[in-house]
Amino acid sequence: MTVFDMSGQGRYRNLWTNYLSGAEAVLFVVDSSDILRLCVVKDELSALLTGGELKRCPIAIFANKMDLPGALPQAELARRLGLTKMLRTWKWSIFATNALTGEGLEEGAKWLSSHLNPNHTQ
Ligand SMILES: Nc1nc2c(ncn2[C@@H]2O[C@H](COP(=O)(O)OP(=O)(O)OP(=O)(O)O)[C@@H](O)[C@H]2O)c(=O)[nH]1
Repeated sequence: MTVFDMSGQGRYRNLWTNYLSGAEAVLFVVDSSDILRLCVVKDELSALLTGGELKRCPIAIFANKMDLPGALPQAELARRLGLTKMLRTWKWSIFATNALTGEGLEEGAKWLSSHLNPNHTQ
């Protein structure tokens, strides 16, 4: 598996499109404690899905920083981002994660790898 870690910083987001056409899966990491920026997250995810470069592939949303006070529970994060509607034609799932302790990461990674298209050849 080849993984590209794309920066979420605004000035680098335009680089995402260079990697989308060959992508077999997306792991989209959200800071679930940063409620003020959720509208930016929603817009960016929507643009990623509707830009035309990404083909249908599994999408795992990591509701990260679950350990921080005020972090939204994953169901609430999904609701605020409108994921059910936005991702209705995609295979997707959401996982509460803590990248510092590793909690939730394996579950999310396993889900993603088990939903990869088995017919893909590089
Ligand atoms: N408390 C907490 N802090 C986290 C967690 N995940 C990452 N961090 C911290 O958040 C900060 C940013 O982490 P990065 O891994 O640099 O974030 P990033 O999104 O990859 O950054 P860019 O690549 O610049 O977009 C660091 O200080 C991490 O230690 C988490 O689950 N909980």
